[in-house]
Amino acid sequence: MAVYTHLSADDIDAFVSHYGVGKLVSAKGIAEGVSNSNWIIETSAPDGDSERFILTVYEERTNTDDLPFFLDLLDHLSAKGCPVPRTIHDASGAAYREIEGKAAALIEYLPGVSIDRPSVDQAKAVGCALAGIHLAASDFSDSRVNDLGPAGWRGLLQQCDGAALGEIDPALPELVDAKLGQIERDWPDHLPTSIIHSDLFPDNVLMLADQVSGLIDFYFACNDMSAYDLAVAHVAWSFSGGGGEFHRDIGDALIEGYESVRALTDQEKAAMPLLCQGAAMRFIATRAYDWLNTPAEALVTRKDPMDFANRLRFYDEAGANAFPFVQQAGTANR
Ligand SMILES: Nc1ncnc2c1ncn2[C@@H]1O[C@H](COP(=O)(O)OP(=O)(O)OP(=O)(O)O)[C@@H](O)[C@H]1O
Ligand SMILES: N[C@@H](CCO)C(=O)O
Repeated sequence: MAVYTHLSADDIDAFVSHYGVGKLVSAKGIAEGVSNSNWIIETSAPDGDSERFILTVYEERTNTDDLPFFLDLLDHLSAKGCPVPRTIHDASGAAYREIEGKAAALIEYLPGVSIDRPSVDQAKAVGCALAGIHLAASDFSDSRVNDLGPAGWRGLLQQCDGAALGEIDPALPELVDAKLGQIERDWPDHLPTSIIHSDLFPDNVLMLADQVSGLIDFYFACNDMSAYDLAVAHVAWSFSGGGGEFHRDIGDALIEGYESVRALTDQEKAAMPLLCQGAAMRFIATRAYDWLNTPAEALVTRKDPMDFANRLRFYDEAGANAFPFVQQAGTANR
C-alpha cells in the first residue's frame, strides 16, 4: 500500500480549492506504489463535467529540491505530445504546494492499465514511447545527475554489509563481489546521453490495448546514457517467474520499437550486455537496501533482490546472444 500520509476530506478539499478545477467530489487512496502517497481525485466543474486527477504527496524518498526538475519535465514532455501526465498548476502558477508539511502536486489522470505480461506488440509500443521521450527531452533546459549510477549502487551495497546480504541469500555477497567491480571498471562513458526515465518497469506504463496511454513515475529521471534506459526496460520487461525465464521475443520487440524511433549506434549495441548487467545491479542494490532497512511493521511489500540476481547471471552468461544484433542459431526463448 502506498498512502503514508493521513489526509482528511477537508484537507483534500482545501488543497484542491487552490487549483480552479471545480469542487471535490471524491478522493480514494491508491494502494499501488511504494515511494509516495497517491490518491485519485474526482472534481466537478460548474457545468457539471467531472474530471479526475492524481494527488501525490511526496514522501522521504523524493527530494523536494528535485521537484521542479521532475514536474517541469512532465510538462515539457506532455507539451511535446508524449503520453506523460502534465502537472496542474495552482492559481499562483506553482506546480506544487504544501499539505501537512509535505510537498504535494496535482497531476493529470491518464487512462490505461499496467500490464504484467506484455505482448510483443505492447513491448514494441513501450520501446517506441521510450525513444520518444529521449528525443522530446533533447531541448529540456534543466538537468539532474543520476545518483543511482555505479557509485550509488556501491554506496547502497556497502551500507548492507556482506553478512546482511548473505541473510537475503547465501549466494548474493559472492555475486556482488564478482560483478560490481567489473561492471564499474567497464562502465561506458562515451555513449549518447539524454534525459532518461531510469525506472521504466511495467507498473510505470499504462496501456490501452496495444497503445501506451501513459508513462508515469518520473521520480528517478535524470541525465544519463539513453541506451542504459533501454537496458533498464529490457531487464524489467523481458523476464517472468522471478527472473528465471527470459522472453527473447519481448526483449527483441522492445529494441525493435525503440529503434523504429531512434537508431542505436554500433557502440550502444555492443554495450547492451554490460548495460543490462548494470541495470540488474542497480535493482539488486536498491532492493537489498530496502529489504534490510524496511521496518517490519511498514505496510509495504518488499521487492526481492534475487529476481535481479537471476537476471544479472543471465546477461553475464548470455552476453550478446540475448540481443537481436548478431545472427544466432537456435537461441529463441532461452
Ligand atoms: N497520472 C496518472 N494517471 C493514472 N494513474 C496514475 C497516475 N499516476 C499514478 N497513477 C496510479 O498510481 C499508482 C502509483 O503511482 P506511482 O507508481 O507513481 O507511485 P510511487 O509510489 O511513486 O511509485 P514506485 O512504487 O514505482 O516508486 C500507479 O500504479 C497508477 O495506478
Ligand atoms: N522499479 C523498482 C522500484 C523503484 O525503484 C523495483 O522494482 O525495484
